[in-house]
Amino acid sequence: MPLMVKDGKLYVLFTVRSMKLRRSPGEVCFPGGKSEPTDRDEIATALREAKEEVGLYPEQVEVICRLVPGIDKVGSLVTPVVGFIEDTFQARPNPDEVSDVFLVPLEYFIDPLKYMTLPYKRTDGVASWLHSFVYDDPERKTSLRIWGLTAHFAVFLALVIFEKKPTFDIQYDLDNLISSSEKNFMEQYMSLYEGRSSKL
Ligand SMILES: CCCCCC(=O)SCCNC(=O)CCNC(=O)[C@H](O)C(C)(C)COP(=O)(O)OP(=O)(O)OC[C@H]1O[C@@H](n2cnc3c(N)ncnc32)[C@H](O)[C@@H]1OP(=O)(O)O
Repeated sequence: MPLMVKDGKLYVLFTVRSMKLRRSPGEVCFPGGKSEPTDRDEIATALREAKEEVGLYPEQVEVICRLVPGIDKVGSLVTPVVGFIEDTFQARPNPDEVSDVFLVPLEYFIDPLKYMTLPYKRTDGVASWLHSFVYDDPERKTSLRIWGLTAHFAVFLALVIFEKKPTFDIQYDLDNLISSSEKNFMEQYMSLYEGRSSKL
């Protein structure tokens, strides 16, 4: 999750996935991907993928932290890695994987203009819901839909940084943000694991 301070405001960088990709074509996500055996840890995976996808070199990133993992629609564990990048960074999207790169003010994930929730059946079968934001980019005159796992991580990072109550409902206890997000994650992880073992 690349963060940038531009004109005194905090922005987060997203990518639009290429239509050529088998998985989630055209959807908005963060630079990232599957770990390789040669990656030392999730930070190494994130840095390698950011270089491959948008031409961001590890020396251009100041890694800050990892966040609580999420589980995607096929049950894969996804660990967000947060890092600062310079405001001079010029993305060079790899067209095989990324069709566009754009910035959104992080505060948009606390106080959005266009927001809705979508019903969602989790991998473990539990009925749940997802955040869905539409961001109208004033400079480029385009609209982008940021939803699902990507929106989940953007909201969580905005809550950690701004410590403000958002204008929409969240599934966290704001007074115990980290522990409540860990609890949510563990419940989902256990439920998925138990679901799988029960089929044996
Ligand atoms: C809250 C839960 C909501 C769930 C629903 C949604 O979010 S849908 C909402 C909107 N969409 C999103 O938010 C996008 C979410 N997806 C992502 O952010 C990204 O897919 C990702 C960072 C998790 C992974 O990036 P990429 O798919 O570019 O990764 P990469 O090119 O390395 O993928 C190569 C192969 O490895 C798989 N792969 C990727 N990450 C993996 C992981 N953590 N564990 C296991 N497998 C993984 C890919 O599916 C792909 O399989 P194949 O070769 O078999 O294809």
